[in-house]
Amino acid sequence: MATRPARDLIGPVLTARAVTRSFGPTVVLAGVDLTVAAGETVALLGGSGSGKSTLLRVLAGLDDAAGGHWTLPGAAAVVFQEHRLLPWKRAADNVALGLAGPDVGGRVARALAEVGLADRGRAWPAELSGGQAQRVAVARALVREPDLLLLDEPFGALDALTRLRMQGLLRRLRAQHGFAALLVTHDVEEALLLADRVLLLDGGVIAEEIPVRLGPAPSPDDPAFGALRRRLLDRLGVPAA
Ligand SMILES: Nc1ncnc2c1ncn2[C@@H]1O[C@H](COP(=O)(O)OP(=O)(O)OP(=O)(O)O)[C@@H](O)[C@H]1O
Repeated sequence: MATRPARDLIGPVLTARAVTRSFGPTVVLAGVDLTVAAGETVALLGGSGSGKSTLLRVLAGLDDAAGGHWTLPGAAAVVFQEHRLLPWKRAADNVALGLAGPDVGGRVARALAEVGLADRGRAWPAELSGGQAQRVAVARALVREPDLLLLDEPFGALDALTRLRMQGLLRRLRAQHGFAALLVTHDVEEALLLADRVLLLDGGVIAEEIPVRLGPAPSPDDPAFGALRRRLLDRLGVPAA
């Protein structure tokens, strides 16, 4: 069994300080500070073009032109809006990609079972629905036993019903595995359904931090949910209907 250092650490799974990123003269990140505690889900909300994906890419180590400091002491895995499966590899081989150590086959099978695809391991990506392909992408992240999941609009390309199912799946997996998550979204409801805290990215900085205290099973019908939704929509400049 692989050792799991970070989940036993008393401390954050992500710390970022003064993160900056510009594209030519355009400053997208102007000094972002954020912290994600072990087991915590933080939603990163912001308008289109506010720099959410840029920040996630920087934190995931996919952009080496950024400034500032950030540390991820444990294992991290990324799920993007597109599943990014290799079309020439079967589902199970996509999940196994880059894995080493004992019993890779067993670990892959367990991860696929956890996302509800126990019998689809031999399928090619082209044979999977959009929701199934995204489940494989979640299994590929899960099998790495992450302390932190970095999620960039992971359900943004799915239909509304599939999206709800995937949100439920993420909550279940989180409860079972205890990973922390940084969830990039522009969907206010998704942020409130999943997150312990919402960070609002605006003007290249975290302009506001909103704790979400809606209990273990938040419902859009709850007046407290409605009040937070309105506050966030106001903040994003969406007028009341
Ligand atoms: N490779 C790049 N080259 C030039 N500009 C870029 C590049 N990547 C991002 N940008 C710019 O940085 C800004 C932030 O983009 P980013 O994709 O991070 O925003 P976002 O908040 O994720 O938006 P959305 O919600 O629409 O996905 C945008 O103005 C975008 O045009």
